Amino acid sequence: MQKIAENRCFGGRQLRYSHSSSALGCDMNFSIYLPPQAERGRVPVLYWLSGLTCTDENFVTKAGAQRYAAEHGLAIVAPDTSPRGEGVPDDPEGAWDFGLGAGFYVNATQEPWAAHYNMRDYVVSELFTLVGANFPVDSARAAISGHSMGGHGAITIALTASGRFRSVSAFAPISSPMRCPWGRKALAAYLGDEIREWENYDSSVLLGRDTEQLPLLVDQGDADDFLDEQLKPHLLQQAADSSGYPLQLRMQTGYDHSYFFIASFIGEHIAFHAANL
Ligand SMILES: N[C@@H](CCC(=O)N[C@@H](CSC=O)C(=O)NCC(=O)O)C(=O)O
Repeated sequence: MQKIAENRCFGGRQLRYSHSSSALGCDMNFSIYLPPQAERGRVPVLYWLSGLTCTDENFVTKAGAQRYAAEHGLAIVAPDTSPRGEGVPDDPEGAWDFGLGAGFYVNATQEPWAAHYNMRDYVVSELFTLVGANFPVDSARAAISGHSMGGHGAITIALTASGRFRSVSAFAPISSPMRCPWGRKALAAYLGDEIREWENYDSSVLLGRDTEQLPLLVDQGDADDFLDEQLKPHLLQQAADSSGYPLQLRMQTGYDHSYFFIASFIGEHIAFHAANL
């Protein structure tokens, strides 16, 4: 693991590292914010999963999360959104909603994706272990959050990685990838045609099951251009209603899909996680 950037921030440190990933078969970058409290002992940790087209840096530079992380004494880990580098395949047409920057937090089973596109294992196992072993974080007090594709990743991982995370939140998540164009394109290519495989990566299907009921907060802007075609938060609400899952879904008037929306509510999400950790 090699440090590639360090900046003082709200009394703590914003750090960036590069490392060789065995889960993804390539070198990866990730960012980690350590609050001032981490100078004196282990702190709880929030994993942030970004959306389509992002690297680890979008959240770090646009969300304004460090101020709140410092207040609550929370570390924040932000991985990249897909494997990258020489030999890593991309969308044949170079589209931004699949391939590089669009790993969808699944373990791909289909060629040519399976050798590299294992973002679920990367986040849940490899990165989680690496961070726990090398930074002053208490991995027994971990939470997960994300945006759009990353909101889908956060919810599906939290509900299936048993015991790893104590709370989960999302901004404008893709609520049911099986029922939207972004999701169907990615799941078909990464997982093949077997719909049962897709269900394990569908937040609304998982929420409708008899699953562990982790605290779950979702914010969705009602002026989001992707709301009706891609995000469909009503499917998440329907699933929660049918299974009795205590979902807190908040529609936010006038907010779009951008990081201006995330910056407006990230403080509340960090307070929510801090209260559950
Ligand atoms: N084509 C555009 C739009 C892509 C976009 O809106 N990406 C979002 C996530 S969408 C769902 O996963 C994003 O977070 N963009 C990065 C940002 O910093 O805003 C494009 O190429 O940007």
